[in-house]
Amino acid sequence: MTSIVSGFSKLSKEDKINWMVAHHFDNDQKTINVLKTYWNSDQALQQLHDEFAENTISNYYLPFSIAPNFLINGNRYTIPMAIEESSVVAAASKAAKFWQDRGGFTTKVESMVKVGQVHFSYNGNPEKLKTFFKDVKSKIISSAAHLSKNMEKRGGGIKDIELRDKTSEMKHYYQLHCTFGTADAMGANFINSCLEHFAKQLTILATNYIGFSNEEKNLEIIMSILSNYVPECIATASVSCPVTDLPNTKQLSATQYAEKFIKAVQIAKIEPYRAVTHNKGIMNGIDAVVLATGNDFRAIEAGAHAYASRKGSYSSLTNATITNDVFSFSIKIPLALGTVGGLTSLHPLVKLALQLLGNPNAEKLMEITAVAGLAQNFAAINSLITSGIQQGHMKMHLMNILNQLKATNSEKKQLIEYFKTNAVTHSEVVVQIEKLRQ
Ligand SMILES: CC(C)(COP(=O)([O-])OP(=O)([O-])OC[C@H]1O[C@@H](n2cnc3c(N)ncnc32)[C@H](O)[C@@H]1OP(=O)([O-])[O-])[C@@H](O)C(=O)NCCC(=O)NCCSC(=O)C[C@@](C)(O)CC(=O)[O-]
Ligand SMILES: NC(=O)C1=CN([C@@H]2O[C@H](COP(=O)(O)OP(=O)(O)OC[C@H]3O[C@@H](n4cnc5c(N)ncnc54)[C@H](O)[C@@H]3O)[C@@H](O)[C@H]2O)C=CC1
Repeated sequence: MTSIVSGFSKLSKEDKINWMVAHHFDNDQKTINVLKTYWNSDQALQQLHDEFAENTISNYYLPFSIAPNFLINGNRYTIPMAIEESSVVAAASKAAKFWQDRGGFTTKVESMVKVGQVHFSYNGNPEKLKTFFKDVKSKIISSAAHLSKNMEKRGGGIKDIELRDKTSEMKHYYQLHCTFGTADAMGANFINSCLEHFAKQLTILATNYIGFSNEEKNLEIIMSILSNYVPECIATASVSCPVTDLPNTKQLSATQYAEKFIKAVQIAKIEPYRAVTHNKGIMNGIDAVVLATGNDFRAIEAGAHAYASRKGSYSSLTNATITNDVFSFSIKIPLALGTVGGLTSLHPLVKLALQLLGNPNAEKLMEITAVAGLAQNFAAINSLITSGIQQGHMKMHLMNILNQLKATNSEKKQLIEYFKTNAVTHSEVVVQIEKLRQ
């Protein structure tokens, strides 16, 4: 077992690598070579990446892809996607191509309200706390003016603070439930600064409140933090077309296709086992755009799945209907995204991704990202209800299998040709490559 290392964070990058190689790789120098292969030859750029996080020893590449042909509210977009999974970008591109001839995507941001909470314990008379809060609420808000004045100039700022009594769920537990506008920032740092300030003010004001007993004055701040559950920071995207414009094949008429599609979405609405996979498919598109644009995908993931459970059971984030022979497919998803702050002005590829999208504001980026999720879900369901998922996915995954088998360029060429008309499975690729190598 590796012994405990103290002061590791203070070591140089080289020494961190040497320590790791000595303790985990039997001093194998090949490990160092692998790490160095991924270093950037531009030292300033490498240092920038090293400084994004802590204890950095190399870079971890993800493919940076683009999906063209998105028509969104009448404008054309090429969407940047950072994702490792094969077939996701192809699926998004295919859906974009399909819908561009049918009016494209329509989007809207319903609201952009963010949330943060000061969680505290108060052991005393609830009515006195309510009266105290009424008395001090405006003082708490105005005391943070130095933090919020610039955000207000951008159209955001502190929207409201509510006192919430949570004592039925936990003894003595109350919250300041606070809402914010954060303009083009995701807002974590603005919100957390405001919350920590509110918490300090709450403590001071309580200590000096003459209506409280000594015990009541002594309320305890437990923590102050933004919430990644943002059910009022919502983007919607939709597509629609006459049922007759949907895919029409020998196996499935356009009407049968529409009805089967709706059943597939309905199953995801009522059956959590299916809903999780259905939404995972949506997140294939969402996460790829969120990563490419330097946003916090953990925050988006956590918020989206909480929203999918808001009615008490985990359910689909998309909806499909047929009304008067018109098929409609839509998504409604919380997306607290930023186009300033975080990595957005630091990471050169993030800057490029935002430039590719025409340097959108946060609202526009929310719309584009929702579209990527809807497109992805459309492509997946289209495959699931027709050919099945494996045909297209394995077609794209073929290159990974060939690389695992260390196929030469000539072998790749021959096998890509062969698998244009034959089903791809891992074992069949092995059989065919062995045939070529005999
Ligand atoms: C994979 C496809 C697109 C093939 O679909 P296809 O019809 O065989 O493709 P095609 O070769 O006829 O090309 C049609 C268009 O697809 C795109 N396309 C096609 N190939 C490429 C490529 N190599 N690179 C870039 N784009 C590509 C591209 O837009 C192309 O147009 P073109 O560029 O030729 O004018 C289709 O089968 C598909 O959409 N499948 C769904 C794939 C999918 O959802 N993958 C996600 C991984 S599986 C998963 O994680 C989630 C899931 C599925 O479980 C979720 C759920 O259950 O709901
Ligand atoms: N629970 C969570 O989700 C947490 C996330 N984070 C991280 O915080 C980062 C995002 O925080 P932010 O506060 O968004 O970033 P940030 O603090 O880097 O930048 C946002 C700041 O940019 C300034 N700004 C300039 N122009 C603006 C405009 N047009 N609109 C809005 N603000 C403008 C404002 O001062 C604003 O506070 C992400 O890296 C995220 O991973 C940090 C803590 C917790």
